[in-house]
Parts: sequence; C-alpha cells; structure tokens
Amino acid sequence: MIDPTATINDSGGGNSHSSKRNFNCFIRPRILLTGLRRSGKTSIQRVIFTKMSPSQTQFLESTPHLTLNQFSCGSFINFQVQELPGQLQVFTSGHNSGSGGNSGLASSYDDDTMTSMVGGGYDMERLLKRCNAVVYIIDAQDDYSESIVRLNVIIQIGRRVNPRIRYEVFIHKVDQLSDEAKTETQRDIHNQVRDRFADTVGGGDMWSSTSNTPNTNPQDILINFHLTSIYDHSIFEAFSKVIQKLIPQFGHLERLLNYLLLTSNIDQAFLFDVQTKISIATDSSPTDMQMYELCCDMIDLLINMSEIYGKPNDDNVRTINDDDDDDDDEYINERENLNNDDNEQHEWNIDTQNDPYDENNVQVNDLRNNSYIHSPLGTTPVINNQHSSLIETTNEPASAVFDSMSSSVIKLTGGRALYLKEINRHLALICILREEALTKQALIDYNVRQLKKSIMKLFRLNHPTSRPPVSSPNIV
Ligand SMILES: Nc1nc2c(ncn2[C@@H]2O[C@H](COP(=O)(O)OP(=O)(O)OP(=O)(O)O)[C@@H](O)[C@H]2O)c(=O)[nH]1
Repeated sequence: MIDPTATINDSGGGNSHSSKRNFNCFIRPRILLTGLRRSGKTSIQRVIFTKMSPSQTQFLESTPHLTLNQFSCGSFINFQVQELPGQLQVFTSGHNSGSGGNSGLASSYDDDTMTSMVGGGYDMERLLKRCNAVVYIIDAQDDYSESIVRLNVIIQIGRRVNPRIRYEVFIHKVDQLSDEAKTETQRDIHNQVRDRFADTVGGGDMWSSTSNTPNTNPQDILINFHLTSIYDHSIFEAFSKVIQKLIPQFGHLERLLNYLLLTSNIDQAFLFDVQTKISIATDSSPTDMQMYELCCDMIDLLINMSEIYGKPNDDNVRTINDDDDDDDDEYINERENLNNDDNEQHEWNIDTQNDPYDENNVQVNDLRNNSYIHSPLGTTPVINNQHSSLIETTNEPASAVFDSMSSSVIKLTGGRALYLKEINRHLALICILREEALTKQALIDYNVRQLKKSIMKLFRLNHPTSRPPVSSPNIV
C-alpha cells in the first residue's frame, strides 16, 4: 500500500523551542500585498475575505497606512497579508517618474535609496525579509509603466535581502479587456518586467517566470503572472495559487488527491475553504477554469439550500464513523480539534501582540476587537473603525449548516457530475467526474472518508499538540 503521507515525519516532530518557532513560521506565511494607489489591493481582500460585492468596492477609501490582516482557511491554514499603501510616493519629485518612465530609473539608484523611496516611512528591507511572497497588483486599465518600475525596485531589494521570495504579479482589472487584449497585455507586462530586470542586473540569466519549473538556481527570481478581476472567479483562482504555494502540506494534499482520482475514477478534485472559496489544494492535473467556477457556485448553492431546508448542527462534538471498525484510532474527535484551535488562537494573539512590526506602525487587526456581521456564511467580519481592517477568524464554523452531513451530487449536461463532501467545518472536497463513475458511489464515499481521515491526521501531525502517528489511508 502506498502511503502518501509517509514522508511528513521529515518536517514534523521536534518539541524544541526552535522547531516550534519554525513550525509557526511555516503555518503563518506572510504575504506582502502591494501595488500603486487605486490598483485594487483593498478590493481584492474585501471581495475574497469579507464577501463584499465587487460593485461596493467603488466606495472604498484609500488605505493610509500599512495594515496587517490575519486569515485562516479550513481552521488549519493561517496566513497574514500585509497591505503596503499605494499612495506612498515611489519616486520623489526631482526624480523623473513620469507615467511613461521607461528610462531605467531604478538602475541608477543605489539600494539604500531604493529602500527609502519604495517603502516611504516603512522599512522595505525588513518587510521583504520577513515575507514569503509578494503579491504585486498592476492596474491593467491604467498606464502600467510606473508600476513596473516600482515592481522592479522591489524585486531588486528582495533579491538582496530575501532571494527566496515568490513574486505573484496580478495583472488586475482585466474585466474590461477582450481575450485578445488580455493576452497582449500579459505578454507586454511580462516582457517589460523581464527587460527592466535584465537592464538592472546586466542580464536576464536569473529570470525564472514559471512556477512549475524547479528552481535550481537559488538566485533565480520566482515570478508568476495572473490575469485577475474581482468581477469573476479569476481573483479567487489566482489567490488560491498563491496560498497553495505557501502551504507546506500542499505536496501531501496533492498526492492524496491524486491517489483519490486514481482509485475512484474521478477527473479532478479540489479542496475548498468553504467561506472564502480559496482552493487550498488540487490534484496535479491542470485546472479547468470553468469547472473551478462551477465548484464555487456549488458551494454557494449547497450553503443557501441548507440554510433554507437544513437544520443547524449545534453539537460540535462528533466523531467520524468509519465503516471499518478494525481501526479504532481512526476516530477523530472534533472537540479535540476545537480545543487545539483554541490553543492556536491563544498563541496566535500573543504572537501578534509581540510582533515587531508594531514598531513600524503596522495596523495589526485584533480578532477580539472586531465585530461580526452575519453574512450568508455567518462568519464574515466587519470593519468597526477606520483603522481596523478585515480579519478572518479561526474558530467560527463556515456555516451553522455546514457539517458532517453536508454532501451533494449535481449532474451536469454533457455527462459530467460534481460531487461535494464535507471534510471539516471549513473544508469541502469537490470532485469532477463522469456520470458513469457515480454507479460506484459507495466506493467513492468510502475512499473520500479515508481521505478525510488522512487530511485530518496530516494537519494534526503538523500541529504542536499532535500525537498520533499518521497511517496509510485505506483507499481501495
Ligand atoms: N473594473 C475593475 N475595478 C476594480 C477591480 N478591483 C478594484 N477595482 C476598483 O478600483 C478602485 C480602487 O480600489 P482599491 O481597492 O481602493 O485600491 P487600493 O489599491 O486599495 O487603493 P489605495 O488604498 O489607495 O492604495 C475601486 O474603485 C475599485 O472598485 C477590478 O477587478 N475591476
């Protein structure tokens, strides 16, 4: 029996203080979200994490200072997004930054000058040193030359202080562009960024613009380009890819999903955070954007239907009953997970308060000071003052009606079907399969139950309080 989770012992374990700190670093990757003013940074966060409708973002005010927002997906995956305000002047007067600025400005400045210019009142080096990925927003509807200059400056600083950073460039607001224009804009931006980088370093040898190529040279710049808009699912898909690359368990999750596909005659599988519709893992086949959108719609449909016809599950203590009684330790007590979440929450807040970024006037958003509105999903936080921003909560369930009974099968035209099953209070597995495969739905149900147990174990193993060793999923 292949054990897709066998290698996780390599990264788990270790009770020492330092390994615990490393663990914390791993589970809370930090994303620096930046771009020029009005490029759409705040809108992206609001639409994904607070369910703000895209049209409402028109009324958002400019973000005046650095903000730090903390999120969690599926109660396991925590990350932080630092939004670096766009209104900071990248180039001060005296330096010609005009919108057509293609004149190699960045290369003429030394690194220190760059730091103060790009970061304004903030220590840019420090920000870059401590982040795992930079999400850079370029407004595709605007003249993007100045934005590319600024991106290049950030890449130059990042190269020096933290060469492992991933750069995820969102070519944003493409909703107004035709398909042809989108492709053309992406090519143009890609070429401009590469050329500017090459001009600055005196050659493009360190340029690695595809995420799928293994990074053999540690000096390579890891940069990916995504076409995005808040008016469709592209922003969710792009953000999902950013998150997936930062989740240490992603490789294991991918292998588990590949294994499920192989054994259950399924075409594609996604693991979705129900609340944000971020896909935290997929199998290794290329993502079909249309199917991805259908999966997102399926989540909405399930939650909406359940809220009308379902019964809220007020008992959080439950076990996952396995048909195989021969494996007692496979039972998972949700209460234990909840307690673990509580511990994590506590630790999280302490870490937040001690965060040295406070020194840099970062607006750290406090979970407990936020009030919550009841969105259709019931857990959406709301901003309660000018200086607070959005925040996701770890312990709130995605919905009172999303529980172990949540499952759905939808038959599509064209002989395909969607299969949804709850993994935990926050996560749903959605599979795309041929209708014929449903003739063996009992087998799929069984394999999905095994997968569910493996996923729970995978995350518990990576949790500091984890105890049980992981065992092979008994997928048949
Ligand atoms: N058409 C379109 N407009 C968008 C999109 N995303 C954001 N916008 C609009 O862009 C404008 C600026 O959005 P913000 O989110 O405030 O931009 P920001 O980068 O946070 O701005 P600063 O805080 O000033 O740096 C708003 O009017 C949004 O409605 C998009 O995908 N498409």
